[in-house]
Amino acid sequence: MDLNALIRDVPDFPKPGVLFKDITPLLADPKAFGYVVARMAAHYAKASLGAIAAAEARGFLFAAPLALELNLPLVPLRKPGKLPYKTHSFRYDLEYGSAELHMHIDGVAAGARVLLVDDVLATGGTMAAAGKLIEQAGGTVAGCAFLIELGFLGGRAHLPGYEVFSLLTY
Ligand SMILES: O=P(O)(O)OC[C@H]1O[C@H](OP(=O)(O)OP(=O)(O)O)[C@H](O)[C@@H]1O
Ligand SMILES: Nc1ncnc2[nH]cnc12
Repeated sequence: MDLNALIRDVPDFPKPGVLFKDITPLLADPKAFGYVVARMAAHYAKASLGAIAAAEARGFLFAAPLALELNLPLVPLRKPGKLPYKTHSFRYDLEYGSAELHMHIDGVAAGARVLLVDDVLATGGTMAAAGKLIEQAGGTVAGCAFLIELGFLGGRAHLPGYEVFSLLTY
């Protein structure tokens, strides 16, 4: 399956100097989308996971079908002002700005092994913040799964001690 052909490069989005990896062609191809979810599910099938967590918005696109495939609870990590109940929060930097992620305080059970899922690993700021949220709640990060890793941005270095799985590396 040639996933590369379904990732569109958009230069200078959302800021000059950023080469944006647009996944919408892949999302529009059900065979390719299903293949990505199946590859992630196969990688974590025996990982004894307790939940899957993902940051909005693009992380949800992969985490939701994966949670259904692996029959696991899905935990949304959201930007400020979106979750209605009490939250833990964490501020972080990303390739083109800064942001804050929130998780409901009862989102993850103490001791749960949580898989974090996202479309892109760039600087690693988003995933590192997601990991902190899981750990604040008493869970552990069992792995971090991505469709795309932008290796030249060194995001893995911000995820020390976490298992990192990516289907495509640039
Ligand atoms: O490794 P990082 O430098 O943190 O960058 C990766 C993050 O950036 C993108 O999300 P973005 O915050 O642009 O939000 P979106 O999913 O709502 O488009 C992407 O979906 C990842 O979550
Ligand atoms: N270059 C990039 N392309 C797509 N999503 C991103 N998130 C952070 N950096 C990105």
